[in-house]
Amino acid sequence: MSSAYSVKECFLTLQGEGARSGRAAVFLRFAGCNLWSGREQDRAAAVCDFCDTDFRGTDGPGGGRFETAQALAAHAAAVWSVGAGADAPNPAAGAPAEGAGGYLVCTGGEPLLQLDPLLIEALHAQGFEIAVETNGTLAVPAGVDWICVSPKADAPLVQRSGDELKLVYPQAQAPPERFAELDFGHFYLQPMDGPESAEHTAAAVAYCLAHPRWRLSLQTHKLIGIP
Ligand SMILES: C[S@@+](CC[C@H](N)C(=O)[O-])C[C@H]1O[C@@H](n2cnc3c(N)ncnc32)[C@H](O)[C@@H]1O
Ligand SMILES: Nc1nc2[nH]cc(C(=O)O)c2c(=O)[nH]1
Ligand code: SF4
Ligand SMILES: [Mg+2]
Repeated sequence: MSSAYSVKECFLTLQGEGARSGRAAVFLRFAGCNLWSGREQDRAAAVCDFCDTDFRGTDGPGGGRFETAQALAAHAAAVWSVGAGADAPNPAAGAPAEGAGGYLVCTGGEPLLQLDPLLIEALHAQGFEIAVETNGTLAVPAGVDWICVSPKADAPLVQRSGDELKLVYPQAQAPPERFAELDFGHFYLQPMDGPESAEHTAAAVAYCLAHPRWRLSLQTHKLIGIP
């Protein structure tokens, strides 16, 4: 069976957000999203209008079009082994004993438009523990090891369970109370970046103080100037 994957970029960095922030990871950023075209002229009318990411095309560092799951998984393993791979495998970190033993975060764009069982199998065969960052409009396929859902106010929430729920805050039509009883291990508010990021951060701090179930997720990679 043939499949093809469009990847904007693929790079090694530290997870900057949420429960696993600070952890070395290969970021596999798929091209394309179902809630915004990625074109600035379409932003105002998009279902998701605050996106901080360029996910159009395949021209970023480590990006490209990959004809098979095996080719893409091998590419990601090479990205891991150039940097963090020096110490791998690392079973103590929860990675499988065989293969590269790396940690890989599928993001985008919306990664669930492309992440399929063939690719999950190929990434596991390379020894990766697989995380996903998703807007929650599509069900996460079986085999993903860490699920982070970031709901968007005007989009249906299909994936209602996972490891962490990371709500960009504030969104007028998506108060945290809408999500607090869903089946997640961690609940984070992430201040919406943009011209009013200072006000959004203050509001998120105030909400977390008043509702201790929620914790603050800062985009730490932006604070220290890494990708
Ligand atoms: C670019 S998205 C890609 C993955 C997926 N489409 C999603 O929305 O979860 C990665 C993460 O960045 C968050 N994000 C996007 N724009 C943001 C902004 N302006 N401020 C804070 N977080 C933002 C998303 O909510 C998501 O948690
Ligand atoms: N360092 C870093 N951490 C991240 N966590 C989630 C990100 C994303 O864009 O999905 C992201 C990102 O773009 N960079
Ligand atoms: S759903 Fe995710 S990738 Fe798509 S526009 Fe929103 S934040 Fe960006
Ligand atoms: Mg990002």
